[in-house]
Amino acid sequence: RRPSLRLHRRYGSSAAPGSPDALRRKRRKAASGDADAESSDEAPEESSVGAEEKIREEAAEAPEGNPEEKASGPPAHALVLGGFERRKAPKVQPLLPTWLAEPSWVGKKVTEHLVPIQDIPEVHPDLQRKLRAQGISSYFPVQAAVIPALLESAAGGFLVGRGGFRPRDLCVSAPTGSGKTLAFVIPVVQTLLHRVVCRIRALVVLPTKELAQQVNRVFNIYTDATPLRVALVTGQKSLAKEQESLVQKSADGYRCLADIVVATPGRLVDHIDQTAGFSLQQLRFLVIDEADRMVDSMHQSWLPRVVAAAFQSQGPADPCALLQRGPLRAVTAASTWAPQMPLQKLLFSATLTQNPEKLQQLALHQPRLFSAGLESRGLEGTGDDVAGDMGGKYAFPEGLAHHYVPCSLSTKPLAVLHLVLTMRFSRVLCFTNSRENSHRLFLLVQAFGGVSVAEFSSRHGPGQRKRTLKKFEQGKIQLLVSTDATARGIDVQGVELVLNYDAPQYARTYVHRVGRTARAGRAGQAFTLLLRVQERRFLRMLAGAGVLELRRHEIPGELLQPLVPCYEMALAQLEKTVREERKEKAA
Ligand SMILES: Nc1ncnc2c1ncn2[C@@H]1O[C@H](COP(=O)(O)OP(=O)(O)OP(=O)(O)O)[C@@H](O)[C@H]1O
Repeated sequence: RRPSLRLHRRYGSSAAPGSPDALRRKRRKAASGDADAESSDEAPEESSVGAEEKIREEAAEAPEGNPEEKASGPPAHALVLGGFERRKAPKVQPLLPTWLAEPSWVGKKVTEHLVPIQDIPEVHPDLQRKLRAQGISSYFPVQAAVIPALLESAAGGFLVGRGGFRPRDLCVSAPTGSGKTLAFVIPVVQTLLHRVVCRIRALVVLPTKELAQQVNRVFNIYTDATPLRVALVTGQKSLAKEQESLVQKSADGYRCLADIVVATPGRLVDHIDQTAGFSLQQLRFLVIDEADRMVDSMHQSWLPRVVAAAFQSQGPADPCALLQRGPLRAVTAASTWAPQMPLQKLLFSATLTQNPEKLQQLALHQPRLFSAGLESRGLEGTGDDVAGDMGGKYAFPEGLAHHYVPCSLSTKPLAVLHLVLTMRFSRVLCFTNSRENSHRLFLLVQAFGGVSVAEFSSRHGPGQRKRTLKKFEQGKIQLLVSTDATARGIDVQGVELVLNYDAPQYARTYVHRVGRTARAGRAGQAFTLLLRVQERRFLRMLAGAGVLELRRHEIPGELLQPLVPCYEMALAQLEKTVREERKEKAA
């Protein structure tokens, strides 16, 4: 109302508002289109608001019999321009499908809400024994929720869904190190335990070779002493060698050699294309681990290839064939009369996307979400992350302490050396944003001496990377400098400190990097080195991600000073090494 009041006042200086004199003058000005008639020191929008109101008043005051007068006023519902002053826009709340908005909540604290193994009697006694042999006496909350749900969906055996219906697909979002791997390994192994013919019935897809090896190891533990066979297809071995572990040529065609296949997407597609006898037609479980990352790699179109291979019909449909698989159709009374072998998708991640558009690419069937940790905070958020991803809110392991260290470019390597040498962490995983940065930091620390250091990046082949990880696990390497290749899923016992030498760009990356420590209820520290210009954005990003306590850890210059002479020598050595490497490369 303020602008119009001001206008009234100005008009009032020569004639009383609403007086016939004033009205006449106003009409004259409007007719001549005299823009200057409005005072130049008024904001245009303010003037227009005042004028608008004035004209409306005039229209109201005009004698009824004069249609021209009436027509000059805008209709009551006309859009009145103005009020452009800065105002905080109301936050747009995500409107999610019910299954995403109302998940089954799972406790996020792995030290609480433990469920003793004997309290879930549905799990096969042999598997219970194996769990105990692995030192596991209770299920973590996510396992206690997901294992019974999965076993129930396969209660009628793996060949047909309950009541002939397709089982619901499952999505699981739980913090890093909360035991998601066993949440799918146990029910998959148990469901397939009594299979008669060997066919590929479970396919687990993971983003990296190292992660696939790790999951393969877990499957091997729980399928040991069962007829089930597990094959790993990641490209670590030659295609021919992998083919030998998948199929065998026999007199009447091909014999399948694996019940469970653990794969990376690229190599999986290679086998779909090139391995004769590689059939996914009996696939019952499709497990997508690190699902948000795998959704991002959908441009490789590996999922449509898998689904096409799973629903490929062999020749004309045989009406007598039991449980044959046809193309996916809407569920209708007619479509359910002939039961189909179901294909159930299981998605797992610590940062599962809540972006319905991304999830739609997975064509989930009546999905059900198990989620940990967001219950009390709601879904709103302001992460700088990919829009829509969990609203920027993530659950972190309870034993994880977050710190940041203000640094300058020149003191960053010194800060690393200080943290590793002075604070004496025995196993440190240090992340950089590129393989060049990883390599240089590795060379620098190596030249400095006093720390057993190694690097992990795509500079090295899979064999070398495997050896490095093994040494790190065995405690032979104190500092592992790595790119984000080890940020996801890698489970190395006893990592005490995660060090972000380069600050991660996304909250999601931060969640996975720092999740390499404080696993399975243990304690861990995360330190991020920050330049002054990065501080504001980083702090905002972490607040949006749900980090409740982020401590500032100053390293006083006096503590770094004793390292400087040796550091300068190491820098000179680094320069020399880099020059030699360049020469070698050029040669
Ligand atoms: N019930 C349990 N009791 C004790 N330890 C467990 C239990 N379940 C899993 N673990 C251990 O916890 C560690 C983390 O498990 P896992 O790798 O499955 O975590 P995750 O949730 O998949 O983590 P990420 O999101 O980082 O991949 C592993 O070393 C595993 O052996």
